[in-house]
Amino acid sequence: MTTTTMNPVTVIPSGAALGADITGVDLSRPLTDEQVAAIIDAWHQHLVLRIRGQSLSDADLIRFSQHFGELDLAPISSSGKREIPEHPEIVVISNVKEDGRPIGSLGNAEAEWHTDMSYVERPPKMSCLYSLEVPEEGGNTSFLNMYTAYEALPDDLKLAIIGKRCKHDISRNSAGEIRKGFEAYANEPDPRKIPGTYHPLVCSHPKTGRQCLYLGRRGNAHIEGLGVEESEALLDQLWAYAIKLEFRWDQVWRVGDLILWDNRCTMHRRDAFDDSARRIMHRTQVKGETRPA
Ligand SMILES: O=C(O)CCC(=O)C(=O)O
Ligand SMILES: [Fe+2]
Repeated sequence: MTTTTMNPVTVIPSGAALGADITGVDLSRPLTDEQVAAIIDAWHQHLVLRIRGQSLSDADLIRFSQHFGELDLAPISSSGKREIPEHPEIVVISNVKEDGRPIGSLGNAEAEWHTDMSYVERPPKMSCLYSLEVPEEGGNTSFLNMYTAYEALPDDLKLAIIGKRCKHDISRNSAGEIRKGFEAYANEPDPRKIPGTYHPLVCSHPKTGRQCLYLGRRGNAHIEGLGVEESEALLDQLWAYAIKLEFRWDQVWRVGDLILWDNRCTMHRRDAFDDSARRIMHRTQVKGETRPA
């Protein structure tokens, strides 16, 4: 792949199925309209962007994220509160505890493949994750290109899912923890009875027009209109295609990395890491639209 320079923003594709580095920008300062346009174009083309070596306050992170649209407020964490009351847009992802209480969510556990907040009617179109502290090992975040995952499906699988909707479970977060208020579903075996939101399994991207597979999350998913066994079998086949290495790019974090991803056409997961290490990330999310078939 070629490196393109759009003065003064440089886009360096990862060479994998998705992902590119952006260099030549300091996000603690206002960007020019040309820089913003170049970053948004690169984002549509590469789905996940990484901008390294940043030193950002929460206000800087919020200002940069707002170039992509209005921000969603952070979901209420498992503690039942927002972590940074003066910036309700910021989600803290961390294993660190202060006075015995977690300062953020997800702890040090693996986060399973998902897209953010797909359990709501209008999931965010973008998430932006900025690293303040990272462990020496582990805690890497991987991304999947769901356009290429869809395109690679055999025709019979494409036919089996066209026009169908799938439920995205709201009762658990991506680390598998039950969310506050959903404790009653902790042992419910029937995915049809667990609350969530139905979205089309094949969605078209509102900007690029390309079709992608929209799986969102595996836990308690259910394909509308199918029996549980039939739905599980079809989901297993779809997931087996989606998580192939050829559709994937891995981020190994450094302090000061900002990663932004298109939440409509990618999925991500995170490796576990040793809980004696500290990892602190601040995240914003940009309001999205209803997922169109
Ligand atoms: O901790 C990470 O690297 C990713 C966590 C996550 O799923 C997110 O921020 O949306
Ligand atoms: Fe996530």
